[in-house]
Amino acid sequence: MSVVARNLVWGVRRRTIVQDVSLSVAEGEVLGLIGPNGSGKSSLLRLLAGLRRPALGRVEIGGRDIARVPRRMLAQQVAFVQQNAATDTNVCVRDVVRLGRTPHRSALSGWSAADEAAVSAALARVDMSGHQAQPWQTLSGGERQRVHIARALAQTPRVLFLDEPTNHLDIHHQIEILRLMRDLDLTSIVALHDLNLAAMFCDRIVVLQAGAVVACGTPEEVLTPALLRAVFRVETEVTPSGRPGQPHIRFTAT
Ligand SMILES: Nc1ncnc2c1ncn2[C@@H]1O[C@H](COP(=O)(O)OP(=O)(O)OP(=O)(O)O)[C@@H](O)[C@H]1O
Repeated sequence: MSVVARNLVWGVRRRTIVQDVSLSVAEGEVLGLIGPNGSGKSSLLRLLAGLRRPALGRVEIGGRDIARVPRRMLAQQVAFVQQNAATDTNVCVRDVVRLGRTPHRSALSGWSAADEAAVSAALARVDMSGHQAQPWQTLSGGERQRVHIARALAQTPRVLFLDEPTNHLDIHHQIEILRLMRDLDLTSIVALHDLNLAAMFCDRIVVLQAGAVVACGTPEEVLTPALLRAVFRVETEVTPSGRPGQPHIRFTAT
């Protein structure tokens, strides 16, 4: 499903946090959101996923204005992996992933074999099947992150929003999770801090600064030394990585 944002504005009290953001993501595309701390990535993701209402503007998913889509229907189509999401209850890993099936169940339908199969498949995709009986509280930070991603996958969404999904993950699992995201047949919008991972796994990148879009394009178009200096205040050398369209960024003098 495509995602289109038209002139989104959102703020708190007198402060505007998301400033007139328009973007569009094609079906099956992976869009990266990058920008300094506090530039509005999480806020924008929440607006796009329908977790917050914009003050102005609108979001269309699959061509429909999400403000007019019933919450339950939206939850069947859209999954959100939050930054540092917590699960407080004393449950096992498999039960956490089962929560992903909630939007697909009605008061009348029981737990089905298809629900159970979606949970098993999601656990396997994040390499956590071996931990399914383990109490959630005893997982490491990286394992928790992978379980939250499994819960989103168990939801079998058409659009996946991920807020810094590689937080807490070792480099092997960072690459595994982003490769999985890229290879899923889904539209994905992902906030990332690691610019080289964004270059490797995103079809296009949007750069946010102070809540506004300052660049949008392929990694090659966007990740230039001039832009990185202006937005992140770092000096870089950007060279071809050997993979077409994926530049490699090396940070130079500090
Ligand atoms: N509910 C809120 N009330 C007040 N300020 C908020 C609220 N939500 C976000 N902000 C502020 O808006 C700005 C953008 O926050 P946001 O979390 O969207 O940025 P971010 O780009 O995701 O940051 P980071 O890279 O640090 O995670 C920050 O200055 C934050 O303090």
